[in-house]
Amino acid sequence: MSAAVHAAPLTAAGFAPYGNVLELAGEADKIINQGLCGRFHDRAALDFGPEGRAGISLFDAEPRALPYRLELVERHPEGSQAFIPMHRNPWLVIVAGAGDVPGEIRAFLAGPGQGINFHRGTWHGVLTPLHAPGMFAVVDRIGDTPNLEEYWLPEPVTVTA
Ligand SMILES: NC(=O)N[C@@H](O)C(=O)O
Ligand code: NI
Repeated sequence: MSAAVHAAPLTAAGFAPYGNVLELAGEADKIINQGLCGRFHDRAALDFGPEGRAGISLFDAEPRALPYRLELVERHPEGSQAFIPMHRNPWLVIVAGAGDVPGEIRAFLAGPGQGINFHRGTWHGVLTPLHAPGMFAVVDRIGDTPNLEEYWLPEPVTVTA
């Protein structure tokens, strides 16, 4: 019987050890564009290291279903990675504690309009939409190195709603 992890609602406070939550919450930092736009300014700690550069890619990911069988987590030791949904469906964010062997696995259910930015080196599950289209903009490091470490869990973990 594999271990089970319950997905909690995604909040900035809960996700803080792992990264930033990108959402239109609270007051805008600045009203711009003749008063017709609120700017929620500089909301992610982007980090691409001395050798990398920022890139924006578009992901078209297959939706998964809950309960979700997690077999692998990964991390990017040389840069941060942001997932910005181009839809308004809930989706799944999975992280694990720091260390060369990942620590506690936690899961969050991102609500409509919520994106995230993983801090450099945060263990995470790969992009996991729960509905089609699984369309996301991804802001992460472009460079000459793989910038990827994978860890296959000794036992799969079941993520539940
Ligand atoms: N490999 C890749 O581009 N994506 C993964 O890093 C991921 O977290 O989905
Ligand atoms: Ni990743």
